[in-house]
Amino acid sequence: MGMGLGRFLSGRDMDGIARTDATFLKPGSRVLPKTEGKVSRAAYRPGWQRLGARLIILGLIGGGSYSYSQDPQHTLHALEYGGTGAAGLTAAGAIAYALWSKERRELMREWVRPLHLALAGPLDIPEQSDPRRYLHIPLNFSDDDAKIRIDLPVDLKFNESAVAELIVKKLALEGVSFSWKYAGKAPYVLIKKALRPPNKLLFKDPAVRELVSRAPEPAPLIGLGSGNRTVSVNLDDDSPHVLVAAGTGGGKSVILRTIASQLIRNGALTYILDFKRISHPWARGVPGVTYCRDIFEIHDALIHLGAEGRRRIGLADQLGIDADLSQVGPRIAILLEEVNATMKQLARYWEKVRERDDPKTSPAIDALAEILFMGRQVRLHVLLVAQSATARALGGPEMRENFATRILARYTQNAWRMLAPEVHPAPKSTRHTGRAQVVLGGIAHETQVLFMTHAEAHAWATGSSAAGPTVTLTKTVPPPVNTPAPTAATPPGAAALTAPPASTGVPAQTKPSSPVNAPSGTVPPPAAAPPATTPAAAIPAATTAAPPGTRNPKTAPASPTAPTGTEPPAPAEAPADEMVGLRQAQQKYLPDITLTTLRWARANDPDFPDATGKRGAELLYQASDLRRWARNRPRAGADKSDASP
Ligand SMILES: Nc1ncnc2c1ncn2[C@@H]1O[C@H](COP(=O)(O)OP(=O)(O)OP(=O)(O)O)[C@@H](O)[C@H]1O
Repeated sequence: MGMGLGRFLSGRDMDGIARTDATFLKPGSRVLPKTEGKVSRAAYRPGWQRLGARLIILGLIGGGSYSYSQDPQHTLHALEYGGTGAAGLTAAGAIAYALWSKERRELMREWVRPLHLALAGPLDIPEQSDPRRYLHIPLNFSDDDAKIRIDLPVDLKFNESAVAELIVKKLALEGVSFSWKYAGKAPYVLIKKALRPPNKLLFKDPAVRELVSRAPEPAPLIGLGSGNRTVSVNLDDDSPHVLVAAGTGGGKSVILRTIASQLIRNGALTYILDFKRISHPWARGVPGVTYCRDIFEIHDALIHLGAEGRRRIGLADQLGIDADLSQVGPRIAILLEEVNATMKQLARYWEKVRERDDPKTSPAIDALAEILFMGRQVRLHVLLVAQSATARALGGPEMRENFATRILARYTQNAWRMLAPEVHPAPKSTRHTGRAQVVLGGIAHETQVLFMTHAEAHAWATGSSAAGPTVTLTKTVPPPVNTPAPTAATPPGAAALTAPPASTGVPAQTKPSSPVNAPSGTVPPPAAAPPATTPAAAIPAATTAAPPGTRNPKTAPASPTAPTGTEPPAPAEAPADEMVGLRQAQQKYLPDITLTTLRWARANDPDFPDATGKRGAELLYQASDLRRWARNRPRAGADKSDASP
């Protein structure tokens, strides 16, 4: 009896067994040797806390019993209502706690417990010990300024380098330093990032621009890793295709424009397959870029590119293995935005247009698979974006294998396991803006991704950024006769046509006089060249497939204005070859756009179609071109924020 009272008052376990090294005043940090079975969390609490809890419970029971003896009816009522209220509150609290502690539970499951299991032996800590008692790992432990503390046994009987190696491996750390503090009765080790990537990497910094300009042609710079090591992907050596997977706002578009603008500057042709329509405003008016927004355009482009790939394979075969890769044709980058949604749309589109004898699978999806399997010799490079690149979205797990380079940001552990299973354990994702893991050859490199604004990417791609970082995306064609020059008052839509933030000292970016998709110097004069949106003219030698924009009744609907969910309603069909003046086009085909806006766009929008003829002093345009432009023109508010961080 006396012993029981002693245990009660000292806050020890009532069976008299000491399970942890907790004392009356100090909490426990580990389970005592030879302890058997599960150890409750209460066993780590200092004795005074346990005593306090016991006294409160006793008080409640005693108070309840006394009250019942005085007025049983009233006490039962109070218990009934109070109990219901308390149960409700407890349930709500439990739900809130479960949500709040979700990340913490993941931290325990994925990192803390595995590390504990690895360290228990080397540090001679019983496995039943609660790892939280000596592994102090913050939720954001992969952030640059995070500190990890691990309490060490006082006897210091462990192998320092073996313990350090286990910590680095189990927490997937890179470039960290260890500070061992052995003095006193509470030794510990502190782990911090020593070699970290730069906090940000902005193209406007002249040193960064210099770095970009020095990047070799096939290896655009992605960013800088720890210790300022350059991280780039060599499309000729490392991997011809790149997969970018990130949660929303994780920097997918920034990564693509950074890589693509460098490739374009070095002469690559680029197809942007963007079902979202507005992901890459920087590419408007960039020579060599074909921007496909409608699903039929994306469908045609993929089929065309598949055929081009086959042609190049044949050519490479004829040229032999020692041939210079560039002989097969210019490098072609294919930016495929939001693969999950695009694949679904392509399949649905094919379902609609295919005829009875056609294969069931979309030939565009087949063509993509084919391109992904083609080697680096054909110089077709898919830069593919996915929020969560499931194997199904990519057309099977084997498709994923074609991306030797994978860039992951704001990923979940599951996404990592799916996309980079060869790197284990997965480094913990950080919310640091612009920070990504670039997985190359089975190694993950933490990288601060190079940030280019839309205007900087545009200027770099067009080869004109030597003069400064910002440009205004306006074209400076003289207004035709009868057309009033654009006034200071900005017509509707004008805001979106100007790349923010426009600043001084930079020449206005002029629209090339040739069709936008053809590399400069290789294009016939506008009068002879149909202003279609294909760079086919720039791809050497004949291709067997119809280029995108050339409608094939078998593979696409007769009208290039097939309605999609995002299109404005079509007032009237424009025959492909009808030539109209602006006023007539506005009245007949584009009633939603004012004549002033059309004239303003003609003077300022680099994507406005070129005139294809003249009637007296009036410039004439192909009606179908104007309608295509109207569908794709930027609208105020459509652009994503582009401010330098
Ligand atoms: N490397 C970077 N450096 C600095 N800031 C960046 C970087 N990458 C992204 N950001 C910031 O994050 C924002 C979102 O980036 P981005 O639009 O590329 O993300 P996203 O993944 O394409 O978004 P969404 O899922 O909406 O398509 C950018 O506007 C920019 O402010």
